[in-house]
Amino acid sequence: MDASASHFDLVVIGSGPGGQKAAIGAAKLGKRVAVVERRDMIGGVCLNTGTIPSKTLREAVLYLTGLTLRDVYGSSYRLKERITVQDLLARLQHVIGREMEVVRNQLARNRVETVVGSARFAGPHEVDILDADGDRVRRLTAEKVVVAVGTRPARPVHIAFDGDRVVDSDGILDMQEVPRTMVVVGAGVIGIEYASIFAALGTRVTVVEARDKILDFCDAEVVEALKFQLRDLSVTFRLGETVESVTADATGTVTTLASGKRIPADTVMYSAGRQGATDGLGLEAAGLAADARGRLVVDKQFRTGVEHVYAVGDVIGFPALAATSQEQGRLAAYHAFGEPVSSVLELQPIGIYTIPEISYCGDTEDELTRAGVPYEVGVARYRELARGQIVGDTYGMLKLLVSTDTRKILGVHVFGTGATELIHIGQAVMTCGGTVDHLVDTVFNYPTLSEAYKVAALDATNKMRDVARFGF
Ligand SMILES: Cc1cc2nc3c(=O)[nH]c(=O)nc-3n(C[C@H](O)[C@H](O)[C@H](O)COP(=O)(O)OP(=O)(O)OC[C@H]3O[C@@H](n4cnc5c(N)ncnc54)[C@H](O)[C@@H]3O)c2cc1C
Ligand SMILES: NC(=O)c1ccc[n+]([C@@H]2O[C@H](COP(=O)([O-])OP(=O)(O)OC[C@H]3O[C@@H](n4cnc5c(N)ncnc54)[C@H](O)[C@@H]3O)[C@@H](O)[C@H]2O)c1
Repeated sequence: MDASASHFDLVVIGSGPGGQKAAIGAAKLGKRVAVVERRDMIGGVCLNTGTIPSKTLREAVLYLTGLTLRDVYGSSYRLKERITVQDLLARLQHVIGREMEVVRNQLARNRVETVVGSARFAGPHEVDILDADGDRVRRLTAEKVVVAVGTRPARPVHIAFDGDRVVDSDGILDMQEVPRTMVVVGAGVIGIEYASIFAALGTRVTVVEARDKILDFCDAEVVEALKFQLRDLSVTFRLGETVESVTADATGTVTTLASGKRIPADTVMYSAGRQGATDGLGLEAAGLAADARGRLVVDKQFRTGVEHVYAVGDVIGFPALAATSQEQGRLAAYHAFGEPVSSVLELQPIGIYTIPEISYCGDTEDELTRAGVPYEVGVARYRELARGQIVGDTYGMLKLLVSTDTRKILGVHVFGTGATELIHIGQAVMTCGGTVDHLVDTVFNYPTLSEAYKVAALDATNKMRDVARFGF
């Protein structure tokens, strides 16, 4: 092959959200770009085993179980009596297939070359492409490189994963039938989202978590409300507990905890953290090294210790979200090719697709209290909104945290239907430095859930007025 055909301005390793946006960002600047990805993994972890499958599964479960409409039609309401794995997977395959086409098409129409294989550094500017047997099939050279290789589930060595009864969050997507009982080990976002999905399906779920709290970065009141809802769906929480061993045979599993408790279940799913996918990447050939969790350290411009090599997405750690990975990819590409950038990455929303869902932006009450920042709380309950009654969501709520000094919005926390969409209103107001008065004075469509912003803003300002009466 002509050597110039394999020379690129930018080589991106990995086609997840970070890699895609880095590649397209550079292509829009007129650069010659290649994305290296393994066969059948176009779209990354995000599309194949992570965000998209889990969110599609959630949607399929909500639809087929009719769970969210039981407040309206009664507790026995179901769209389908016996939900099979095939019912669920059909929707998954449909969405993944369509999305994969979108990704392929976007890359192709921006003239980004998709190179199939595994990438391995052969030097700071050289990247070898290996086939499935590990044989080198091509060498690419590049002015700049973006590493967007993501992560894979961490697997404790003392647990025998069998891909059937003892699985991680990749393996759960290959389930043969809906388990009647399930142990979820690790109550991070992945664990709690899957616990919700299976609990909604009618699986009796036990969550085992080493820490005393779940989702401790979220608003404590919201987490309490979530736990209440999950317990209502028969979820048992074993917090402050660790797994000693898992025994499995053809009929089921028994999980033994360090405390001596034994939990029988059809399936055990591990979601106890993830590991950067940097082994096998030949980092040393580029002059790079990963930390113990396989992650790379970058500066504010997403540059690694080697100036022309950038890293974005989950491989650089927190916050490890699809949206932030995309933005990091775009920013890295712009920086690499001298395009001016400005971004508001500091104020990113967090969306957790539990059932019900959670979303927030800005500070929590605990953070503000620890920092000694005075604030007032304004709350709107969905059951007080006409739209809340119409959609049958009587537990949802929106909470505003308002600075009593500046009247600016310091945090927004939403729990319930549409939380991950609603949050963007608060995020936009916060990004523009808006005050609670802006929300009080805004007219919202009626009947909507967005109206919760006005109700919560009025609640906060009423309380603030009560204090102001005393001359404070
Ligand atoms: C179960 C689950 C649910 C999630 N839900 C959400 C959610 O609801 N919202 C959200 O924002 N985030 C969610 N995430 C996180 C989100 O998926 C990640 O933040 C996002 O995928 C990270 O993107 P990335 O660019 O780092 O690449 P990834 O999507 O991690 O993809 C990396 C790609 O690099 C490829 N690769 C690795 N090594 C090589 C190599 N040597 N050569 C070639 N290619 C290579 C891999 O094959 C892979 O396709 C979830 C994750 C999981 C696991
Ligand atoms: N909606 C979303 O935005 C979303 C959804 C899913 C995943 N993600 C991202 O994926 C990343 C990975 O999520 P995760 O949930 O796998 O990891 P995590 O590291 O957040 O959570 C792992 C949890 O497992 C616990 N744990 C570890 N070992 C244990 C053991 N032996 N016994 C009991 N508990 C144990 C840990 O204390 C921790 O709480 C997160 O950073 C998250 O940002 C995001």
